[in-house]
Amino acid sequence: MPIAKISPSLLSGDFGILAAECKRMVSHGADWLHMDVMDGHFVPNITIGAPVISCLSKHLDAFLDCHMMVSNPEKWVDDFAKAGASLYCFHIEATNDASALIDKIHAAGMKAGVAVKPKTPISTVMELGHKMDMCLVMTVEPGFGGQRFMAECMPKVKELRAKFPELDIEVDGGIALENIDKAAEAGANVIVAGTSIFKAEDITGTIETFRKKVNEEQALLAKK
Ligand SMILES: O=C(CO)[C@@H](O)[C@H](O)COP(=O)(O)O
Repeated sequence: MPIAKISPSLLSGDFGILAAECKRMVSHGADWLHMDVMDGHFVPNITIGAPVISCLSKHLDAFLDCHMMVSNPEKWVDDFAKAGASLYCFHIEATNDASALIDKIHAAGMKAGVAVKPKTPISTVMELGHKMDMCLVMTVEPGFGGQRFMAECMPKVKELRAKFPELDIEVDGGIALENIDKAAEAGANVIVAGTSIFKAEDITGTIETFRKKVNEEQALLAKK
């Protein structure tokens, strides 16, 4: 049964003190740290690249969950592996050979994730289910934090969970206390949240609520 992993999105943190923000999230109970890598081409925004991951990883002992919102994701695998990335999650829409790319990521020593945008059918990743370490089902159009959670993406999570009971399934975009039930009930176990964690009055409590809901639902799913 896959357990809950809560991965705060650093996109909502203060980039001027990024290492301190990462440590703050770990101190509040974060399991992973979600790093949003945007190239201004695959998505209409630019954030960070391997040099920043490299500097951060020298100051941290944390699992770096790198969401590669980039065109040509093949190009950055070795740089991110050297920089200390733990998981390299590329978009299925950005590659012609996802299977070869997963092999390349594994050979470089990282876990491999495959992300799907809201309008991309889940059928595009089904045949990779036994090969990828994680599937990221986006619940907003990638590019910016602070958008509305798209509940209409939950049938994709359900379909994936039904077929792959042990797979890490991550959801990302607009996740908050008001909608964690929907994501957890659908079968997601890796929860990315930026705004709802960074703006919470009680960050530890918010992370714990996400974790509890996911683990309860995973226990129910395991009994079915
Ligand atoms: O990948 C993305 C946006 O492209 C996300 O990681 C968001 O940054 C999550 O932020 P919130 O929607 O939780 O504010």
